[in-house]
Amino acid sequence: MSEPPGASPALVLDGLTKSFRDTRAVDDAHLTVPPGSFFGLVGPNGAGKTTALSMAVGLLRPDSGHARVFGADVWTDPVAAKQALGVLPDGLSLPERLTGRELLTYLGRLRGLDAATIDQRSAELLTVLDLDDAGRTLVVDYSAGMRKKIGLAAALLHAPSLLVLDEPFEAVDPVSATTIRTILQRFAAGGGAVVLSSHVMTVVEQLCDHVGVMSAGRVVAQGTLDDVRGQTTLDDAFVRLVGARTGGSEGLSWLASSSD
Ligand SMILES: Nc1ncnc2c1ncn2[C@@H]1O[C@H](COP(=O)(O)OP(=O)(O)OP(=O)(O)O)[C@@H](O)[C@H]1O
Repeated sequence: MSEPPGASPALVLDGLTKSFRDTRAVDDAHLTVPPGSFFGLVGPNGAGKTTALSMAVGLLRPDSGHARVFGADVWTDPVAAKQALGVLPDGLSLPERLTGRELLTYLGRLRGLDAATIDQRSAELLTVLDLDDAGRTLVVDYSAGMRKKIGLAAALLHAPSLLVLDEPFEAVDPVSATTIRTILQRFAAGGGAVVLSSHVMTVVEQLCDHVGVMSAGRVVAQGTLDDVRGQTTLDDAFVRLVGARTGGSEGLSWLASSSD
């Protein structure tokens, strides 16, 4: 790992706020991810998860508030923060005219890794993620799931201490999802902290030991999985915390097939 976690939390969001024109996407968000934890961030569509995670990793500047990675402020001490960080952002944009292997080599060089380390880690990551053939294919020709997997390989290459993954299982087939889970569990077992966002409560319940729930830009609950879900399932706790919306399906009578 690039930085010993020490006693500082892996990630702290301290009053993060971000507006897009009239939309307050993230509103005074406070969140603490303990070192060594596997943290699931959940919330309904538009709750502000992607915006919060983008600010947490230095991809989007907040209007106010701070984000700290193992005590290093992401905006005022970016080198220290980013050395410890591996990031799989939403809608990852990649250099399209490189092969998967070239991409990892390029990113490894940017991270200051030596050639032998890059070669060895790239080969292992491509094999484990079942991307051996894709390693010789241009990224422009990748499927959505392959892009997710090469993005994860890129996030892991420099052996970070904190992984921040936005929807890592989206568009990924079940076999690859199992592989990704195994990799993340191995990473966490080795002392790394993981923060991932997901809409799939069963995934979060199976993988995560800590959970944060966002609703309308705010963090409305956080803590251990057991604290947040109480005696219920995470699904039930989620609906209770963010408010059940029935959607008024009565209004869709025209969807009922009619034979007249
Ligand atoms: N670049 C942007 N410009 C304008 N509005 C934005 C932008 N990015 C996000 N928003 C708005 O901010 C709010 C939060 O969006 P965000 O993508 O962070 O939510 P989310 O919880 O990640 O949603 P989902 O689960 O659907 O991915 C939404 O109302 C969204 O429309």
